[in-house]
Amino acid sequence: MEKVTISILCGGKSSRMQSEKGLVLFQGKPFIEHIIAAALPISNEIQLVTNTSDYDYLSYKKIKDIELDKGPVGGIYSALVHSESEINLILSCDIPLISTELLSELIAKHNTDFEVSVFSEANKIHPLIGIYSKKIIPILKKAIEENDLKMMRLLEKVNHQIIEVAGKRSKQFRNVNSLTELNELNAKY
Ligand SMILES: Nc1nc2c(ncn2[C@@H]2O[C@H](COP(=O)(O)OP(=O)(O)OP(=O)(O)O)[C@@H](O)[C@H]2O)c(=O)[nH]1
Ligand SMILES: [Mg+2]
Repeated sequence: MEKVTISILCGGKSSRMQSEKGLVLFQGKPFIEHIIAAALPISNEIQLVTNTSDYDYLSYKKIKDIELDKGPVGGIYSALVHSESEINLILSCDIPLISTELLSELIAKHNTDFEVSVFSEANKIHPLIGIYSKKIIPILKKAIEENDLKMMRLLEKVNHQIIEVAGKRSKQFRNVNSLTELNELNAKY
């Protein structure tokens, strides 16, 4: 299989969580470590896109945003510029239920006719569990220059496929933004 670089976006403001989102605990373990555990069987080429030293305790490569405060679009831009792989798995840092199985399925279903492949469930698109080609770097750069930073707008501009997942596996897409949501998650699992 072609080499895949996995980039985990850890660069937001965590304003709803009010503490570094990738480091809050699920089942006693930081979110970021759950995501790394799911990602590692796919590729050990892992880079964390972060602008702080909070993740320095992890031995994986860290890269910074090239343009600060540009949201996930800025994070993906930096991830792709720093990647040596054509195929890139981009993940947010707030999806602790994600599994290797689902990520492998995304990679298996990605087809190089597309520049981006993302999951959806019940017609809700999850752009931060996706495969992104290095080919879209100029589109990201332009979006940043124009401050056109919505992920859904980015998808409109690239040749993408949406892979629908149904049934109980879709719980893996659950993203946790606030302390209330975190407490709900820890109470449930
Ligand atoms: N590298 C990078 N990642 C980002 C940036 N903004 C958001 N992200 C990441 O994108 C993912 C989804 O973003 P949000 O859920 O909005 O996270 P957030 O912005 O930290 O949290 P809120 O302040 O509550 O919106 C998370 O993994 C964030 O870490 C950014 O400017 N740079
Ligand atoms: Mg945000």
